[in-house]
Amino acid sequence: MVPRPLLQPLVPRLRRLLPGLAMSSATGSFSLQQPLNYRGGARLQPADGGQVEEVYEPATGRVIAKLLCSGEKEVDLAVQSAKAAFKVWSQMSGMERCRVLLEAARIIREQRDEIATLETINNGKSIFEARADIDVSWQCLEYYAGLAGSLAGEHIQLPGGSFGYTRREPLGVCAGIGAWNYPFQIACWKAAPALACGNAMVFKPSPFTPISVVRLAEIFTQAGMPKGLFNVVQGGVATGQFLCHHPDVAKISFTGSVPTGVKIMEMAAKGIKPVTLELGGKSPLIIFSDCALENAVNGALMANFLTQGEVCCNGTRVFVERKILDTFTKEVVKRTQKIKVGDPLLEDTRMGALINRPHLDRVQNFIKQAKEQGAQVLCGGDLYAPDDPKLKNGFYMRPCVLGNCTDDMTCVKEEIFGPVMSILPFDTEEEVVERANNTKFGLAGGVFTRDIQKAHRVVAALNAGMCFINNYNVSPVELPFGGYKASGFGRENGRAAIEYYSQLKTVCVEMGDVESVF
Ligand SMILES: NC(=O)c1ccc[n+]([C@@H]2O[C@H](COP(=O)([O-])OP(=O)(O)OC[C@H]3O[C@@H](n4cnc5c(N)ncnc54)[C@H](O)[C@@H]3O)[C@@H](O)[C@H]2O)c1
Ligand SMILES: C[N+](C)(C)CCCC=O
Repeated sequence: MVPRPLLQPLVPRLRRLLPGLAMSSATGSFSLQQPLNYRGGARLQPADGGQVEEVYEPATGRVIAKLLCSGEKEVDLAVQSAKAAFKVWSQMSGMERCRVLLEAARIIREQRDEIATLETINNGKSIFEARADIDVSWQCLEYYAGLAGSLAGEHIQLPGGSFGYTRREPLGVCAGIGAWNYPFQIACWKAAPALACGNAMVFKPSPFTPISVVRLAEIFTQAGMPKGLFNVVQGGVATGQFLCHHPDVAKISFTGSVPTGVKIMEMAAKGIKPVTLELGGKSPLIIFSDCALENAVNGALMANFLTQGEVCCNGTRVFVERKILDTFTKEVVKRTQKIKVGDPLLEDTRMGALINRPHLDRVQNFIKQAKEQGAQVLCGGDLYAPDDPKLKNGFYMRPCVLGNCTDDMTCVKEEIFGPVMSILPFDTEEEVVERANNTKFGLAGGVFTRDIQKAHRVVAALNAGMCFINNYNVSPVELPFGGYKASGFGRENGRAAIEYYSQLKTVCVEMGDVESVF
């Protein structure tokens, strides 16, 4: 048994952070009674709604909190609270906003292990990965803090000494709606650029993972943001709809599935609201025979098995040049079988539990269907029961590699959102590019080759928003991230995101007399 040096010392610190939580040890003992709504700078119970959802610890299958869904009144109060704070925040200079964002980043860095522990308990991903997610989160705040002071328009000279200038202005109250796979990170990817630009935000996390984002809200207040600048409403479809339809919401930034993305866009259309849609994917990863094999194998594992495979940009269609198919497949299977599945709070675990029982069943069904359609399970794919009895009701499965796949199989066409890699042989560059693009999605893509010209030629030909050469699923916050086609539009991260959280005002200044045509 691996020791848990970090966990026991964390308990008192978690108690300090979340005074209402009852926590006597780590996995299997966390529970939360505190309110999960955050409005006007404080946790509180929603003013209306009150439908109750159970929140699970995926590692054990235990209920760890009861979620009270926010009704229309609570959503309105959160939006009004954000609107009031917007008046103050939007008038501050970029440098003033920068300092507050930097302070928030500092607090997150200081509390990294505690926040990562909360994320692991509620999401099921390994603590090793959760820490990396929290690092990406504070880096995102630092990055946009750095940009806040330099957000500016242009000066444009016109005839006769007249001129024009542009002002980059905030939009107002932005709604953020998140998925459950990266709860804290998704909230930071939305909040950091939005707040840097001078907006306020009302955020609704997934009802499966409502916990860590409330911690983010508390940190923002502690860092010096005006009370109400970042509010959290909780719930599922109905709460999300109240938020999207609210007339004082100026923009919707959504991360989730394609079907929900369609509904979000319909609601936004009714209010003529701009949207950012970060949706699903079925991305190709192309392995040429001239690759550095060990890197390519590492890349394929990174592309498929982070966060139990519940990653939007995963490269789940692994195209392998036929010449190295056997060698590559053998190595990938060997390495996949070595992935340690189990208690996500243990230091050496690399794959934890899937988000919930219905999702685990859904992934299992994809594997069953793949077998029926002729795919061969080369390893994993079965349910896994860790030895530790407290984990017996957790949502575990072994990571799966499917061979003998063809492009028409469901496992190759649909987003599984679980630890399932499909291997597909190919013969020529032209063929693989065409097959790689033959999908409704366009979130990401990757290529492994030592031929630099080929690498750039292939990524230029891929219809995908985020491409990787000789790596996969790294996420520097400086790089824009987002999809083509059904994977959505708008960008998160990088300078590009500023475009999606601000609007441009043009001012035309006459220095002479008005020459009227009348
Ligand atoms: N592109 C990205 O950056 C990215 C990142 C993470 C996840 N995803 C995608 O998210 C999906 C998995 O997440 P999920 O299961 O939480 O997705 P989902 O679409 O079921 O839910 C996403 C969010 O939308 C809310 N919601 C659901 N119906 C709504 C409605 N009618 N109106 C307003 N809000 C509504 C949910 O409560 C949740 O907060 C996958 O398809 C994955 O690829 C994309
Ligand atoms: C951090 N990753 C691995 C790039 C994932 C981004 C968010 C997608 O689900």
